Amino acid sequence: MLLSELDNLFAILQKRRRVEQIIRIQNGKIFQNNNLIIRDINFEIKGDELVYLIGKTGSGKSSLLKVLYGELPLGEGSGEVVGFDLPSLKKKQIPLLRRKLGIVFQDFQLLTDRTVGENLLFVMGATGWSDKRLMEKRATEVLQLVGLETKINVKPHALSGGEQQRISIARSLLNKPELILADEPTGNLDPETSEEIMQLLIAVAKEEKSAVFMATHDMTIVEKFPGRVVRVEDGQLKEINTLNRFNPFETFGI
Ligand SMILES: Nc1ncnc2c1ncn2[C@@H]1O[C@H](COP(=O)(O)OP(=O)(O)OP(=O)(O)O)[C@@H](O)[C@H]1O
Repeated sequence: MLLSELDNLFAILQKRRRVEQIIRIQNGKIFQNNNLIIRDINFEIKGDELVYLIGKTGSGKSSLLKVLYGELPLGEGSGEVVGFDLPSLKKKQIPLLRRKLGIVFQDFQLLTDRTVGENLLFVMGATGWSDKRLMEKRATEVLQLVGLETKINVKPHALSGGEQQRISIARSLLNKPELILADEPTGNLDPETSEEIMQLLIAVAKEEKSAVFMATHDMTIVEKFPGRVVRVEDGQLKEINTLNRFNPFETFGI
């Protein structure tokens, strides 16, 4: 092979590698109210990974997720999320960033005065959708993905916690996100429902080709649905190598 061909091949491989990296942070620091919460953040997530973020309460897991969805600035260092440069992220770019992300919270954060369908249409309206017919089609599709299409006209209070979380997963999928950020998504659920929600999250992420970065305290879930694990410990982000790193999508055959 000629040297120029090798150069070309190398350039193609480099480009592919960049495309695959959905999160990349180098020498990052995160502050809350001028207090340094996490330092030395050096990590990457690729487009097909399930990565858990663990750490003691108050260690900074939510703060890191907030940086990734543009709620909190990256204090120092360089970083990119789904193609957006974090240090130079402008306020007006945040809705564009969020259009490429799905976000799932512990407390579901559904609008209580609207039906499930209205909740979904509201988010679509706020993220740039305008064609009513396409909006309704996508709302139905995501409800089918989570198996709750019959609940479209129901208000959240008439749903169980597990069902509400399924709706919030459906909501996170509306814009076909490259990355789902989940902050303790099973934190308000009993163990059995937590497992169902994890099965669902992994299955829909595979179906929609989304990576998942999920903060959790629940080590039972981490062991049962193995993925990569990073831990916030002593103000630093550390990769844990002792847990299994095989692909949960393959392991569970879903
Ligand atoms: N809005 C805020 N203003 C000031 N300090 C904050 C703010 N939010 C969080 N903090 C502080 O930042 C630190 C990290 O909080 P964070 O919520 O990121 O931790 P966490 O690991 O997600 O905790 P938990 O597991 O309890 O949810 C804590 O000391 C917290 O008190």
